[in-house]
Amino acid sequence: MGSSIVETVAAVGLATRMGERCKAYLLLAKPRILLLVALTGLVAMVLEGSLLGAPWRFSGVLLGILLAGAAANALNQYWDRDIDSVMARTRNKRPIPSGKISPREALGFSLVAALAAIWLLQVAGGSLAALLGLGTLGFYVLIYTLWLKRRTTLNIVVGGAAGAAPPLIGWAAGAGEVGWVPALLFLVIFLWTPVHFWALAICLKEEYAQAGVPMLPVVVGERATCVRIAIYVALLLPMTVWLGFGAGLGAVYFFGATVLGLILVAKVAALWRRKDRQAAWALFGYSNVYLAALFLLMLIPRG
Ligand code: HEM
Ligand SMILES: CC(C)=CCC/C(C)=C/CC/C(C)=C/COP(=O)(O)OP(=O)(O)O
Repeated sequence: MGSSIVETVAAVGLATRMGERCKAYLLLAKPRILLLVALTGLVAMVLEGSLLGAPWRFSGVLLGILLAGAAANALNQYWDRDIDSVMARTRNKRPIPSGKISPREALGFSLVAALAAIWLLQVAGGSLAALLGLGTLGFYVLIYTLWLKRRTTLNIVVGGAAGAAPPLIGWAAGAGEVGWVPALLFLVIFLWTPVHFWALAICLKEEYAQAGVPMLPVVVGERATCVRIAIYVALLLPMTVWLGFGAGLGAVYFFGATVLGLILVAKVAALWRRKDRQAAWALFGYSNVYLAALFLLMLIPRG
């Protein structure tokens, strides 16, 4: 009797520890970011259409994009573990600075995820999709994380290209080439990224300054950052209209994109007027809703 209680307690303890390890590896991948990243790749595959009749290939490409993003985020956290341990936002939440995962384990996870991703993209999506996935991974880690992030205020503008790449990968997996429609999907995300991140960077200005990261608000201040955000919104909204025509989307998309865009303008105007953290945080939060809703609208069949 006694030994079975001890065994049960030990088994529960082991299961708990394993659960905590799995959660730590999940956090290494930044899952909520990956969900939106994967949605953009999924929409590109649906718009392209070839893989709709091949569910296994469709799922393989989607999993490949998720794993590539997970590898990218894990490598980003591996290289950024020094600044992540300085910033309050990441010090206790991120698995490496909080000690839940060792840098060596994070590196191992990244390499396994990257190899699995490229293999899946090759088998399910073909060579161009695999090459684009590998290139995006390399660009995000080498160009953004290792080079630009700690050197220039243009870090996220250029680095944003990585986050905008999944639609290129999804489209290439079906079509075997990249055309105007995925290029427009790429540009919409590319122009959205500075709005998304600079709003957050206004909230985290002191933390980035303390970590020595030259994010735009740290170098030019909130007002000038707000002007740049407005410029990118002014470029983004016409791009969403151009995409609608380029992809042959229906009236529901145009109506929805207009409403979403007007709310975005209102959030930027509120930030310009109030110039406080609350308005910046509201704009950052809405930026994710905006992109998710915009891409979901693209899935609505043309009436
Ligand atoms: C260079 C480009 C980007 C930068 C610098 C950036 C930066 C960030 C940062 C710092 C956060 C807060 C994350 C945290 O505190 O753990 C965040 C959150 C988020 N990002 Fe981005 N991001 C970029 C591109 C993207 C892209 C391309 C997407 C999706 C298509 C995306 C989707 C999200 C989502 C959904 C969240 C909220 C996650 C949560 O609530 O935990 N981001 N981003
Ligand atoms: C297919 C493929 C490889 C896709 C990659 C897409 C991807 C992982 C985009 C994420 C962009 C992002 C959240 C950057 C934040 O890095 P950060 O270091 O500025 O954020 P942090 O300060 O929160 O660490």
